Amino acid sequence: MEVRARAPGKIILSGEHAVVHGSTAVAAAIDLYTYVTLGFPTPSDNDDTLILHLKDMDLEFCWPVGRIEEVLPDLGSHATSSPSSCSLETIKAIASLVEEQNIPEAKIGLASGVSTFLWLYTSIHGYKPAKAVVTSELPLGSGLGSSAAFCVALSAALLALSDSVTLDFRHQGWQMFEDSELELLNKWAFEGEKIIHGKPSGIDNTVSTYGNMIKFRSGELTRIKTNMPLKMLITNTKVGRNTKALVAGVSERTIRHPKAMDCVFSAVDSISSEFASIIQSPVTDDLAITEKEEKLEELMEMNQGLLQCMGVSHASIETVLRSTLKYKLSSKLTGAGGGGCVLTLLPNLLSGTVVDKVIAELESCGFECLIAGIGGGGMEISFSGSS
Ligand SMILES: Nc1ncnc2c1ncn2[C@@H]1O[C@H](COP(=O)(O)OP(=O)(O)OP(=O)(O)O)[C@@H](O)[C@H]1O
Ligand SMILES: C[C@@](O)(CCO)CC(=O)[O-]
Ligand SMILES: [Mg+2]
Repeated sequence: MEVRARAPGKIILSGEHAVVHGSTAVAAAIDLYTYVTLGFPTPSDNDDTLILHLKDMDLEFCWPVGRIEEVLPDLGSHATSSPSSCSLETIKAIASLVEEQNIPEAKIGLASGVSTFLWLYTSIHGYKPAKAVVTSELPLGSGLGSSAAFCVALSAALLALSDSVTLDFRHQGWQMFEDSELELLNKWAFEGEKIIHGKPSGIDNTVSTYGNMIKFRSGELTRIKTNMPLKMLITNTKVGRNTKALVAGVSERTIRHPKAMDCVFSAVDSISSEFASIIQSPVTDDLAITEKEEKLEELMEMNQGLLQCMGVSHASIETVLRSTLKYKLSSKLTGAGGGGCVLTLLPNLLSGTVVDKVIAELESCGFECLIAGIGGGGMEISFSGSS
């Protein structure tokens, strides 16, 4: 039997980075997914390897399970369903297993994802042979939560083939976990994110697990529902960056200027709370929607200004801001910044011609634009008979 899990990426509408320091943030799932297929070989396959195939990257990694046991003698012998953190010592041992695979230098950023795979797999299934195949519709390292979608889809596939969740194997098509299982999955995914991010707030794995739209503060999620149409243009500047380094940079700035940064985080907290209450409050007509959109645009501009204060904007992001402002449209970076993706609010009554013009201008700068569906479902799995 084989399981396929999919987990969505996300956009952060308000509050990235500040959320790591206890402020409120608002995020929504998008309809772009990471897929993980997992299967165990049958005894007649006589296979004793653990394989990770990153299909889009055309990379396959393979470890004899005996080698994993040799390097990680404790981790897999206590294979468990209760999530715990990966110690520094274990991270180092895993890094040596990853190094043996000689990842090409140009793709070395994948090393943390591969380490996360080895850790999650061995923690949950021990030294059992298996094959995992990963594909993703998300651009990696661009602010759309690829790391979280990877951790969520992977943890889901691992748990689905463990004893800790009860599922209907005969069910055709996608199915969801129960609430307590989602909670367990989210905890594992968070531990995985820690290996990739260093100090994640947990917002990305949480929105990928539960889907829809969430308000998130200090590890607590509130599911929210928008009462107005919300259309965002996503512009990928294609400037590569890494969330771990950007999050660490903000923490260092906070150590240098604690009082000032505290004010910045508290302003972001107010912006996110206001953003959430505007989208949740009922609307009666187009005029009311326009009024709300104007407020949201102002909040996005304020949030972007504060992200600049945190040091996570980038020349490419500023170019997107300037280009969209020419059309009186407001934008902010989304995710960790430093390049990556930018959100632009597309008002309800904005003409298609203007949207086309903005996109053409942004694409002439070498950026990539997309309009993703916002607020869709979270993680789902499906079973198929044989591998
Ligand atoms: N499909 C995947 N396969 C393997 N590794 C992945 C995959 N998706 C993400 N990763 C890992 O996550 C890293 C990117 O994570 P990072 O947090 O820096 O960016 P992001 O999650 O796309 O953006 P943000 O955190 O700002 O939303 C990759 O370099 C890789 O190590
Ligand atoms: C930058 C950050 O706030 C969001 C990344 O999508 C990091 C986090 O919350 O873990
Ligand atoms: Mg990430």
